Amino acid sequence: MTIEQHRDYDHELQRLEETKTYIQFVLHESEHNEDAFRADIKEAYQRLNSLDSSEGYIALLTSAKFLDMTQQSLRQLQQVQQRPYFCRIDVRPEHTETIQPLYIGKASLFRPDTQEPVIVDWRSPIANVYYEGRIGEISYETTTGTERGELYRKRQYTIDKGQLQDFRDIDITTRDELLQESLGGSADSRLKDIVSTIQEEQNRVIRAEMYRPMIVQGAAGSGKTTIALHRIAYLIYTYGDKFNPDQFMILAPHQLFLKYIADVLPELGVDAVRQTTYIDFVSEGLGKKLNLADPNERLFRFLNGDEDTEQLKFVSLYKGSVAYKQQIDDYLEALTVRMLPQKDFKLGKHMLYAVADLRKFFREDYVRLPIYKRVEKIKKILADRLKVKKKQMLQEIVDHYDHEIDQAFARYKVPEQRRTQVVKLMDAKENLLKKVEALSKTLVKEYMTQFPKQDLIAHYREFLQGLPDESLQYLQTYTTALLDKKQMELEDTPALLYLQHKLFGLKEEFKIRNLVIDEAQDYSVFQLVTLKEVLGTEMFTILGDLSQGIHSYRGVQSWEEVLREVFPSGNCNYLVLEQSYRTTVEIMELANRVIVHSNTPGLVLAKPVVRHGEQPTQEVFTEEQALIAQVLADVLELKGQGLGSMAVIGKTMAECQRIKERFDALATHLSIQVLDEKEDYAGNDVVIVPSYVVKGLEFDAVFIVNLEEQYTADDLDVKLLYVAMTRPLHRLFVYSMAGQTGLLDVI
Ligand SMILES: Nc1ncnc2c1ncn2[C@@H]1O[C@H](COP(=O)(O)OP(=O)(O)OP(=O)(O)O)[C@@H](O)[C@H]1O
Repeated sequence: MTIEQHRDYDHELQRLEETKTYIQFVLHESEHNEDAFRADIKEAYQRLNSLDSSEGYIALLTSAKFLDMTQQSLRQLQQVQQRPYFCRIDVRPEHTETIQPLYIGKASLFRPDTQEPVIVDWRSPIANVYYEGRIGEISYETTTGTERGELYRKRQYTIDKGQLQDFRDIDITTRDELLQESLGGSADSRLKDIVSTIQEEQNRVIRAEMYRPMIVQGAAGSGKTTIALHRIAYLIYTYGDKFNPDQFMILAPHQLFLKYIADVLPELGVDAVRQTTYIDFVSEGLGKKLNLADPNERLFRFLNGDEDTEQLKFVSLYKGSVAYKQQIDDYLEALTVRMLPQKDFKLGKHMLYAVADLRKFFREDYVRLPIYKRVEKIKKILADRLKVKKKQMLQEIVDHYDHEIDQAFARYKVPEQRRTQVVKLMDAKENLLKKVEALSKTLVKEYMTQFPKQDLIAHYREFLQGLPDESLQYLQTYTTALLDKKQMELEDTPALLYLQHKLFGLKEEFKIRNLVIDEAQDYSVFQLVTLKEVLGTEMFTILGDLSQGIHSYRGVQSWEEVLREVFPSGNCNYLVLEQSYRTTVEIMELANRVIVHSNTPGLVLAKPVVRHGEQPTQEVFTEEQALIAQVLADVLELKGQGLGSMAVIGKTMAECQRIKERFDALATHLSIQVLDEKEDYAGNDVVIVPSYVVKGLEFDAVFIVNLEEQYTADDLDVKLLYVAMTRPLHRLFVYSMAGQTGLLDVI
């Protein structure tokens, strides 16, 4: 049966046309005069009365949010003109007789005259039914409690450029064609939104309670990045009255990744969310550009198996540990004791503040402030007290001497005697007043000399110097040597940010309330604890995959550790996503054969959605030029088949440069770019990327090329290879020079 023969075809076609007309009408009206539009909208809507009116209560169910016809929602409406909605649910709320069809899309649109929703936002409470509800009885949460009802139909639409292409009714037994269609498509150089095909387990993450922290262990391609962005859009929509978008922040691994995800939130109608990298965040907090030793250099040393590998791994791991934090806490405690006021604050013999009171300020009243802010506070308290006391004392001196002078006038009858006496008294008064003035000028300053000030790095050095443990000798000399070169490494940043927070307060006052961390497997426990401390919030969504933990020497060792150390209150949600959407069954199976060789704790293998493709190609060459020529031939053939983005993944940057040279030698017309993590992906025909930069990204086809290097059975290599193998959507080629097959031989 063609779609035109469906008995609802005419109705659906008409509904789409009406919706489009209606959107155009609203946009047209708003263009003329935005202010007037808001006032006139009601009347204007009444003129266009072609849609069925229906009960107002539905409007309440779909959320009161759509009443807010803001500029932003108009912009969103503009964006959805070509595809106003992607599904429809037919629901009958409990205790009513009417079955109401609700059309769900990426915007909100309603008719103020009837309160009838024309498009229901995908984030509204009732839209949850589309993602979770089975045909039959349903319930869903609204701000006012649980609503119940019955779901009669879920219908999906394929609408392209405003034209109705297809629609189909779905339930649990129907294969999700829309998902298959979406996954079969081509990878852009950026991430796309997935509102129409969000899966049940993903929906649970997106809509999970905001106030509880959440950790998501998600397999490669399970949609972590996509979900992270959709969750932000959902939270901003749902809690828009409590939080502003600029109180949300997403931390991504590097600039290349940020550019890759940049468009998703604006396309979901969300602006102003802070999207940044961890390093940039730290650098703002410390108020300076960080001179970081290249974190990848560390990785190369491990890959090369340099002789100090074990010591360096220990340093990295230790600097991210709770033990290191504890040592910093001990240092801060000792510093606090050293900084405690040592003496009374006196003006001459007069007590202005007893040392015990000042210590109480330091230890109790202002204990929440950073140490140096406490010092500043004490300075202010002293200055204030001095000001009041000085005034009082000066007055007392004046009163005292004036009284004495009056008496002298009365007592001495001989003018000469009287004059001498009065002059003496006046001089004494003057001198005393001057003395008090002079004393008080420097009094606070002198008192404050007992609080020596050092900058952040000096404190960190002092801390390192004081490390008691013999076993930390290497860490101490290694780090001090870096500091001598005015450098630090990524692993030092939690300590430095934590110290900055506890000693001085951050340079920028972040108003972030809600934090989303992607690729969180690369964060250490100390990093996460520090983020929690400095932002003063637990509203964290932490997404990562331990199987892709290529920085596991410094990152999370297990999620249990994070649960225990970062969220000890025990209220953190923990969810696992096993289903993987990116790649084909054939590619995922090969990748899974690799990752089982890793030491990942509690490894959960990714389960690909049922989408078949060609078997990955594995080939060994004896000539480098022949290998590259084969890649080139494949690229051209794949392009001919309509595949878009393609990546050649080399193990290291040096390998990538070598691959590029081989390509150049072939004088191809293709545009080829070597990408590092600072680069912008300029949509070249082929990009060459090192394996440690490629995590998070995806391409239609991937060539893993081993010219001079190979992936061994070492844990780090296994993970790098796994990350590389899980990047393609459709095709995977593994081309190695003879002798460089390594781990590939055993899978
Ligand atoms: N429900 C869905 N509908 C359609 N596409 C989806 C869905 N979920 C995920 N995808 C697609 O799967 C791919 C992988 O998603 P994403 O990059 O967010 O996964 P990830 O878990 O962050 O992956 P990785 O850890 O491997 O980098 C993307 O192309 C995304 O659009």
